[in-house]
Amino acid sequence: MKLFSASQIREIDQATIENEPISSIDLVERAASTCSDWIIEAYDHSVSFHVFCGMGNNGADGLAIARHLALAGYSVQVFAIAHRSSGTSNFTRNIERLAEVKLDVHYVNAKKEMPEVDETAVAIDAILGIGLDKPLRGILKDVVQAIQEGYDHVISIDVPTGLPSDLDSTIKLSECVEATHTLTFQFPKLSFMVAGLGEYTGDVHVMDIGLDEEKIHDIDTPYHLTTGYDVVGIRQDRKAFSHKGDYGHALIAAGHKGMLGAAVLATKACLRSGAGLVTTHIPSMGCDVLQISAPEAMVQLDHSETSITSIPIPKRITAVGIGPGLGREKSSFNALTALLEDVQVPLLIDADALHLMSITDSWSKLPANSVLTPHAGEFHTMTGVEFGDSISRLEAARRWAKDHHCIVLLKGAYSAICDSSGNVYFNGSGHPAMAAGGSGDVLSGLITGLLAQGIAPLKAAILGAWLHGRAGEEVAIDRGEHAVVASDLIDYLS
Ligand SMILES: NC(=O)C1=CN([C@@H]2O[C@H](COP(=O)(O)OP(=O)(O)OC[C@H]3O[C@@H](n4cnc5c(N)ncnc54)[C@H](OP(=O)(O)O)[C@@H]3O)[C@@H](O)[C@H]2O)[C@H](O)CC1
Ligand SMILES: [K+]
Repeated sequence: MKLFSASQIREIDQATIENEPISSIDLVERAASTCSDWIIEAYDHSVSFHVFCGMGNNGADGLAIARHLALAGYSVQVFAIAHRSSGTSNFTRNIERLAEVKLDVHYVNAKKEMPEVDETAVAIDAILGIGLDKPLRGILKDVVQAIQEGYDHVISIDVPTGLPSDLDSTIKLSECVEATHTLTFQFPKLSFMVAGLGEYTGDVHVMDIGLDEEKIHDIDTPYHLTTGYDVVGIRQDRKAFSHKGDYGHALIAAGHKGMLGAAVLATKACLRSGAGLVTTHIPSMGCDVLQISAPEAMVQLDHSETSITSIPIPKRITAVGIGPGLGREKSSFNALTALLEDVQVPLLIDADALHLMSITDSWSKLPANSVLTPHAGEFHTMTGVEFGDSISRLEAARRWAKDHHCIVLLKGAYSAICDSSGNVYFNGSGHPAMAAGGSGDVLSGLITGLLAQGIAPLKAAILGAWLHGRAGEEVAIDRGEHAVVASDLIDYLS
């Protein structure tokens, strides 16, 4: 799914109006209908709706939704916030249409004019949408504060009021509605994808309002959200007459004394990826641990008992993953730099290997199209920058991927996969239950296994992140969100 900026959405809007054609007021009506249908489906008549409307088209949506809900027999009160001298024509027309359902509009000019709130009241936030272009102040700020203080349940239309739509750190967040649900038109907004901003949306529900498909196709954007449709076909179905040699041979280099579990997790995840064969290079002390934990894998023992000091790459290897539990010994760094010289197959670098590369600034040795899988802390070490917010961190990851001609999978919610052309693929699967030690080891083993099967690095990262997140969603349902451990993810990989 493509993701667009507010100005691009306006372009698509305009194309829809011209090409369908449909009048702007009817597009508002169509957008509002998708929301009222959703609300009617989700709430019974014991609820009373307090609809807060700005004076733009977001407000026009709110007025039309209020009308639809009144027609459906709900208790509705409408509050218009006078934040500008006049409303858009769609706003004004929808004010007039309230007469059809005998709804009055209460104009709110001061916080004290906000309504009394009882426990049946649900707020519908149709104050500002993609038109927000500055931090809230004055009456808008007061009203949003009052909504925050007064309502336990808020439905935001298109965008929570106060939240910028774009990845634009110049609009500093001041006051912002914290929605329970956000009913957003056609696409999630870019700001929904990053920590520090995405938290305000609550559950996001994408409302298809039939925008111009051709224009959506024609407008270029570097931002994408991976859905299940996007990963279909990345991994080919297995042929009847095939054998394990057809599915590659991954080498995992991982583990040191006290951190052998990371090697086990990465190995087992790699096996679950569908790779034909997996060999794990570990310190010799780990031999029994690995053979017992992952009998399907072969083991290549290091000369050292406790850490990795040299990593021979057997000829039959088709991809290498290095890093989980590697440790930060000088000897492991020497093994890593020697591997960078030798490796001729796709490479994934994770965890301590990222750290070692960073502290010795060995990035000039990075093979093109390598896949790096840092979390925010590791990315800080890679760049030496303490990022103040997720937007600047993401922009830095995009630059890093371009400058080093590699794939950077910046882990988080949502994980962002940056390619060397500046594109960003936000991963649409996942669950907070996955925030547990070892989850990253599973991801790096999984992606290494996909690389070993000949899947191109970008696609392997996208598919790996998707499968990893889907496993997390499924296991959270079965085990509950507090009891998930990284090993569970492996059992749920599909
Ligand atoms: N394709 C679609 O997604 C459709 C979306 N629709 C809805 O339309 C809104 C966008 O409507 P728009 O009128 O462009 O903008 P808003 O309603 O979000 O904002 C209204 C105006 O408010 C002013 N503004 C912006 N920021 C502030 C602020 N911090 N304080 C005060 N006022 C502010 C600004 O006007 P100014 O001239 O005052 O700058 C905004 O223009 C979209 O979100 C959807 O809800 C349509 O329903 C159909 C298709
Ligand atoms: K809104």
